[in-house]
Amino acid sequence: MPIVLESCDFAYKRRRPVLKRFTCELPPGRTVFLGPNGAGKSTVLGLAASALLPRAGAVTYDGLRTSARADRDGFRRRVAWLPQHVRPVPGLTAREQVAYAGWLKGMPRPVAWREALRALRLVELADSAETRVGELSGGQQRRVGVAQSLVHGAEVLLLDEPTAGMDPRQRAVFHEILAGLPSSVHVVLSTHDTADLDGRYHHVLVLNSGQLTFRGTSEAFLAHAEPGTAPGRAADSAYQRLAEREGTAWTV
Ligand SMILES: Nc1ncnc2c1ncn2[C@@H]1O[C@H](COP(=O)(O)OP(=O)(O)OP(=O)(O)O)[C@@H](O)[C@H]1O
Repeated sequence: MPIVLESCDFAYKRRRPVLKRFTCELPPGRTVFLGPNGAGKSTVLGLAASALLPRAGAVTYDGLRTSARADRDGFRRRVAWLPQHVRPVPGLTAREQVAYAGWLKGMPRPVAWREALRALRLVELADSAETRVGELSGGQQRRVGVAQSLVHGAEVLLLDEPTAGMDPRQRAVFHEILAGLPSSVHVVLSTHDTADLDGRYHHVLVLNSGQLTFRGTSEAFLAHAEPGTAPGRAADSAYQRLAEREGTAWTV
């Protein structure tokens, strides 16, 4: 089931609005959320994660509404968010940091401790469970962040530019790990790099200046490439054309 943002208005403090009457579904399955710097991807994911609240409109998941205080804990247990920067908790090992995240979500300590190791196995970091997070590489720290999101059994993972700064090999490893997650875990991954788009992602959303300019399957996305573009360049070409397109006022 999708996370639905319906007619959302959002602005940071007294700044001009980033989103105006923004409507969008984050579909189940695996989704790449593309958009240039400043397009509003982090803002949309923050709203979808209940980390930000809309000034008007609603964000819902399975009947839970982020603006309803009573719904918020339940929402956050089911929808996990990996912000752009994963902060190592000083002195904590990977297992301790992941267990701590589980405990904060209400898991009893022994359960969080056990589930932390399971989550670290899922992201192929069990061997580094006893290493301090601050001593891990940037890519490994992001995997700790994914484990934190997975520890309490979330259904949806919202990953904000998790591959930023990764070299192609690290990026490939990261995508392999996501591909290996149970299919019951839905993933939305934001990026401004089409290198993140491969056959494992079912859906593509493109955002530009706070407006969705495309929403559809990966095949439909690639069909927007300039005719005659070499297959290896098709995603870039489609993205360039779609990112420049005027936003739509779709209601989805
Ligand atoms: N905390 C903040 N305070 C004020 N303005 C902000 C804040 N965060 C983002 N913005 C502004 O909101 C707009 C959308 O930013 P957002 O971070 O959502 O875009 P993005 O697509 O995620 O960009 P990037 O790819 O660079 O992370 C930008 O104009 C940005 O300057």
